[in-house]
Amino acid sequence: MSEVLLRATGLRLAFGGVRAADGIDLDVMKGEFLAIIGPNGAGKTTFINMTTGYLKPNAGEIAYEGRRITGMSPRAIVKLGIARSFQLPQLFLEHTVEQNVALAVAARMGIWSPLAPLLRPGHRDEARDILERFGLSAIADSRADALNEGARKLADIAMAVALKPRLLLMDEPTSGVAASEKMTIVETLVNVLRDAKVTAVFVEHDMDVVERFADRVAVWSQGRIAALGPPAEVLADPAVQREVIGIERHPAKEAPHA
Ligand SMILES: Nc1ncnc2c1ncn2[C@@H]1O[C@H](COP(=O)(O)OP(=O)(O)OP(=O)(O)O)[C@@H](O)[C@H]1O
Repeated sequence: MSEVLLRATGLRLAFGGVRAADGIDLDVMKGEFLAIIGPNGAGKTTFINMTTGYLKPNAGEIAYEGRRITGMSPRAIVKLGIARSFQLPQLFLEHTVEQNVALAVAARMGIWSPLAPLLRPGHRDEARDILERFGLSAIADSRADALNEGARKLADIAMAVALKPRLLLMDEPTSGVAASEKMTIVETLVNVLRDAKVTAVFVEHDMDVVERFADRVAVWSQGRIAALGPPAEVLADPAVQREVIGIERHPAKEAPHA
């Protein structure tokens, strides 16, 4: 039977006159891969920021494993088992990939420092193991600033996985990744997360990725959830196709004039 891992109830957050969250109710079920889609400015990142402690909602509540986490600090939330990756990877660019992941391992153990010399051999061993799972062993010794976008995204997610989360929120894990490598990268990612029994919520603009990898998809629109369900159902909805998919599949096309 499905179990609720994260429950958001009545989340609201306004920036001046902009309602970035306008009554969000959402249950994330244990073990699922939930995609979030929606046009630019719909409030997708705001939801991730509220869930991970980077923003505090004006109203509403977020519960994780039945415990209220609204208003907790990002670090306290990580400790409870929620990690995130960013739209723009947050790697230490002057460090190697292995050092970056090892720093995340160290952070999990309570050492929060960007100083690689503080790392212990155990941190590095674990980092190497995680990189192997991500298929990144060959670039373990490369500096983060030398990576292409696909490798950078995976390395950023490898850092989040080093925190041993039970819930991982990913903001556009495939943005900027070359179309030719996208599916391979997501496949790797999904395999690692399923093996580690991590529940995932990911913001995604590529409907092929959503169709293939998401168990459910939530459609964000003006701070609200406009539709929620299995991808085959939701993506076939004419309103969703008109308002979201049309925009995202053909971003450069203008609407025809009446
Ligand atoms: N810290 C902030 N201060 C002011 N306005 C903000 C802030 N964060 C978000 N907003 C506004 O809230 C709205 C929702 O933004 P958000 O980044 O959550 O959208 P999004 O769906 O993630 O968009 P995108 O797909 O472009 O990343 C936007 O109008 C944005 O400009």
